This record gives sequence, structure tokens and C-alpha cells, in this order.
Amino acid sequence: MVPPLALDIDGTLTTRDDRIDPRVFEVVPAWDAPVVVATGKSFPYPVALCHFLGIPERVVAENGGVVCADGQVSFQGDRDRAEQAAETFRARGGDLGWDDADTTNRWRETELAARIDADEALLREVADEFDLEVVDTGYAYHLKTPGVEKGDGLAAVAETLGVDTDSFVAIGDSENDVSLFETAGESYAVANADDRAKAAADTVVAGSYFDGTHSVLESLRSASG
Ligand SMILES: O=C(O)COP(=O)(O)O
Ligand SMILES: [Mg+2]
Repeated sequence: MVPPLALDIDGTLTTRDDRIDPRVFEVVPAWDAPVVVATGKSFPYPVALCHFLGIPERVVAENGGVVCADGQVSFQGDRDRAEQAAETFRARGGDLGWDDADTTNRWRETELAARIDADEALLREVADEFDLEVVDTGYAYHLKTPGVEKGDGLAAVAETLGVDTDSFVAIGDSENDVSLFETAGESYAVANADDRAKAAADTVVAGSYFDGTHSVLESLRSASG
């Protein structure tokens, strides 16, 4: 039997140029165990990914802020506080960096994200004042409630599914995956992962992006017989 999976999206299911690797559409729907998509992106993104993969919506979004499994959704984190902090950030000359449509934050319910070229020092200063934290995924800065983590989201999904968290294999690439790695029984960082993710993972694989993820999935599949 293959193990259940907790998969990050950006940097893990993607290519170097931020596209979903086409092999994801072959390998993930054929995986014969639950797959949880655990991301910093807002809720509609992993839901859409599950939909178009043809797999059940088992999702941790917004770094643990939104958790969905078996048709139930729950929320953790204080978006209003993040909004207030963002207002202060803007008043001091900061810019979250999105256009008017702001599809990055438009559907975000528990935190806010800033573009990776936003003023990090100012964002951290303001976050401190509002008792929020800044998480750097390499793709965006997330202004979030401390203690809301992907790992707790995975634990909640695992409980809903009646599956032990220890049986999960997690694969990811950045500091927002550290809690996921700690919660899952076994964890892998892809080669493009940041230092925190690499330090937290049981194994750092040689391949980058989905090449690395694919190699893990292949070896799990052959080990399962
Ligand atoms: O939303 C981000 O910044 C990164 O998303 P990820 O957690 O899927 O890598
Ligand atoms: Mg990632």
C-alpha cells in the first residue's frame, strides 16, 4: 500500500517557471491513498487543483488558516488583524504589491500575502506591532496569526479521514512546510527548498521542483510493491 500524502504546491508540484508539472495529472489521481494538498495559497487554488485532478477536496490552505475535508471547512486566524496591519504598512509607505484585482488576497479568509518584492523589514516591523508573524515562502510573504500552521491543518484532515498523521508522507520546499514535516510521519524537502525546510525534513532529495517530488513518489510506489 502506498502511504497517504501531504503535498505542498509552489516549489513542489510546480516547475521552475511556476507551472504545475504535467506529470502531476498522471501520478496524483492514480495515487491509491488519500492526498492532502497543503498550501499557503488561498482556498480556491487547492480546491481548483483537486477538482481538475479529479481527486477529493482534501485541502489545507492559507498555511493552515483554512482546512477542508469530507465536505467540512474550518478556519483559524485573524484576517481583520492582518487587514489592520496591512493598513499601517501602507500608511508607512509599504505596498503589498498586487494590482486592483488582487487575486492573491481576494478570497483569502485568515491572513494576507504580500509580493516577494515588498518591503520585508517594514512588513516584519508592522507584524510585530500587531502580534502577527511574517512567513517567507520564497513566493510571497504571508502576514499571519502565529500558531496557525499547515501541520495542524494536516492533523485536522487526518482526524476527519480517520488516518494516523504518522502514516503521512509530506513533501515541501519552504519554511511554511516545517510544521507539515513535523506532523507527518516521514518528510522530504526538494532540492530547491529553503534552509529551514531542508533542516526540518527527514530527507532532502537531489531533484528540484516536481522532479524531486516525482522521485519520492516513484520510490514510495516501488517500496509498496
Ligand atoms: O502561497 C505561497 O506563498 C506558497 O504556496 P505553497 O505553500 O503552495 O508553496
Ligand atoms: Mg511551497
